Amino acid sequence: MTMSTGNAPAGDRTGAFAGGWTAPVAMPQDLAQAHLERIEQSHLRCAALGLSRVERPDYEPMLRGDLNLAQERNLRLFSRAAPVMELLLEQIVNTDSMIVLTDAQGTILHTVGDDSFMARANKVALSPGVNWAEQSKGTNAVGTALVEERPTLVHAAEHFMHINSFLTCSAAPIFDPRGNILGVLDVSGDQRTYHQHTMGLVRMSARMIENHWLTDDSGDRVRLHFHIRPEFIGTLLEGILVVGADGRIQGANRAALDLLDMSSASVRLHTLDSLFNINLGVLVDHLRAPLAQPMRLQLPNGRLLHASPRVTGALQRLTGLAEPLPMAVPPQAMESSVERQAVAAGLDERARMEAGANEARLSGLHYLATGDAQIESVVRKVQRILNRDIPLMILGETGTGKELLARAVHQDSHRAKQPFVAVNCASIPETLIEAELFGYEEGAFTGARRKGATGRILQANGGTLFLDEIGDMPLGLQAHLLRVLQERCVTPLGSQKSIPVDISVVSATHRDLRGMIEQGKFREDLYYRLNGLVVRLPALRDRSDLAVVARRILSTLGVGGDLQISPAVMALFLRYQWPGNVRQLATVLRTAAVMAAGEPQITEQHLSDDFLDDVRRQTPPASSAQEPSWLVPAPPPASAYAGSGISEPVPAWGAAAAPAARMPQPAAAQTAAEAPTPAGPRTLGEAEIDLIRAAVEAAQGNISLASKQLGISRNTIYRKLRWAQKP
Ligand SMILES: Nc1ncnc2c1ncn2[C@@H]1O[C@H](COP(=O)(O)OP(=O)(O)OP(=O)(O)O)[C@@H](O)[C@H]1O
Repeated sequence: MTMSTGNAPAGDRTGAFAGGWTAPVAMPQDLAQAHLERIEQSHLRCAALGLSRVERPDYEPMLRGDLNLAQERNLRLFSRAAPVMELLLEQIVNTDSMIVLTDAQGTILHTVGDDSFMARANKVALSPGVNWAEQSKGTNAVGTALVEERPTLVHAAEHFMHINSFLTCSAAPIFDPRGNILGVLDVSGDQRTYHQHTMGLVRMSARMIENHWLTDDSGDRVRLHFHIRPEFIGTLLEGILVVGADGRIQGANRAALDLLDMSSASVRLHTLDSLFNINLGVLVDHLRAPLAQPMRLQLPNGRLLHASPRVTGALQRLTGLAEPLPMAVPPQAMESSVERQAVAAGLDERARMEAGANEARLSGLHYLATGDAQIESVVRKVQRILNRDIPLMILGETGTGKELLARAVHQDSHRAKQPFVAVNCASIPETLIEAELFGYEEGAFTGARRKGATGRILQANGGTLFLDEIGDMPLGLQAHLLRVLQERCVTPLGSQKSIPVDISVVSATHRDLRGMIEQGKFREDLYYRLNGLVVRLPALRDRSDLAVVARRILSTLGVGGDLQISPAVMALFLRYQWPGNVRQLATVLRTAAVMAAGEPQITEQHLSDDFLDDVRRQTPPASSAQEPSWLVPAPPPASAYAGSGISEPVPAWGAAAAPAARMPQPAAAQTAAEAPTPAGPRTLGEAEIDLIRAAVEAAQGNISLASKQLGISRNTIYRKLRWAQKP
């Protein structure tokens, strides 16, 4: 049997098609023809299968246990789809319709929608556990979309089985990055409520699910988010390419295939190099640039694209580049800029919390005590106030580990099983910080999320609230915070009810709060509320345990326990001033570890040029004429590396090779105490330098021995000698 469509009027909006059905009246004419042809093809398939248009099909759902199994197998799909379905539901609420998610075989996994319509749909078994593949239910949006592998509308009498003709259904298949179908998303409703926008919503939602699928994969990958127009990056229209650690393209979303004009299979034959003439290093370098703008890439056909790279998995850990979480809601779908900012701020916070959870593994005060006397003193002080309800204030330059210390305090306290909530007062827009901290009631202000939100203070109930960058809290809010801390109660914005809270408060800042108080920028009363115990974390350049800290960091990077730091690099680290403190050290080590992959030790060639430039700027290389040879630091002896995991000195030690051989031989019995005193008046600092030089000479350039004799750290010796050289 054949059913001719040839002489049917293209897009006849009113009349019957040759097959006896009509296209929805609102469908644009040019689409109607192709649509009706596909419906006809489907009917032909169903007829060929011997399906009946009038008999009741098999409505038997699968057994509960089998459905559970199917849902479990598709858990990843479901967890990516569920929030999107909720969002979609908001758009179609009160339209006599429902949303259906099926697996790749067309078995319904999950439905949400209007109760009354779901009850009607139930009568034709549009419900979980029932299969809606074409061979089972005839022409229908889910089943036909699976066959056609494209978004499909099946409206009213277009359904093969008459019993389904009260439905209008718009379905879109959901693809994985390799182009395999994961399942189908469908909106089904009463055919009288057909709206041409429904299909657009379903397609957009399916793309959102695909993008979630693509972007939440935490393997060792780089993702390129791109578009021909930079302002489209971050929207649903962006292309996303997944690139493996070897530079091969592993997958792409549909927008990427459209933008590149390639099939899923052909894009996977490419590498970053063959597609854009770049390698992974270029992307990672780009990511490191502060406030990096999208980069410009050129396809072999000359087409220009703008791209933002992101890293995931071990690559993220190794490069230290944080992964911005995917937006759960496309920006254009949000109600207001306030809401957009709120969601963005919330996601930032989520990212921080996730990073924090990762760090919790390595925290606890014991983890911080790595041999530096100043740090150990901080740890001892903090241990004394554990569980004493005394607010802790941590001072220190950026990257010195203030948040790590706050987490360690939380972890060692009896609140450890309760939440640790970090709020960065500098990163939340001023307009949102009040709502973020205190929460708000339903409808508290225009643009507020409809259901209201729990503030960060209440989220920390029972646990610890870490107020980072407290010096950046707007003055107006300081009074509100003070009230909460005094009364131990929170009143969400727009609410009359105050809710008791039990929190331990740790605050941190790199600012001079006393100076801010004098300038009227920080409330004195709040300062005294927060500063039960004040501790200051030393800058890394003033710590004596750099080697141990470096080793610890290396051990957390997951690069295997064997990677060592060469003595030359270590000496360079010890001389450097580390303006970004431990955070900077961690970043430098992460990059170096990536570059040194497969090699036994990190050498200078594994350090980024940017860092080496910085080192050179700080410590210009001294010419041998200006600098006595013993000023070139000798590699510390093997014993100095004990426990630090740093490799022993190797003979080729850069510019400082064979320092002992170039050492002037000191008088046999000369000791530091007997060091010659230059003529003329000297400052205390000069005398100290002389003493250090003499001790180093006496130890024949062995800095470790000199440090023991003088009772100061090797770092201090390097630093002081270097300073002494400065004009
Ligand atoms: N002792 C340490 N051992 C290992 N890693 C550390 C140590 N101290 C800090 N870090 C790492 O350095 C980075 C910065 O630490 P943290 O965020 O705690 O610093 P901070 O002082 O709070 O910075 P900021 O003031 O910029 O917020 C983190 O990745 C942290 O894990």
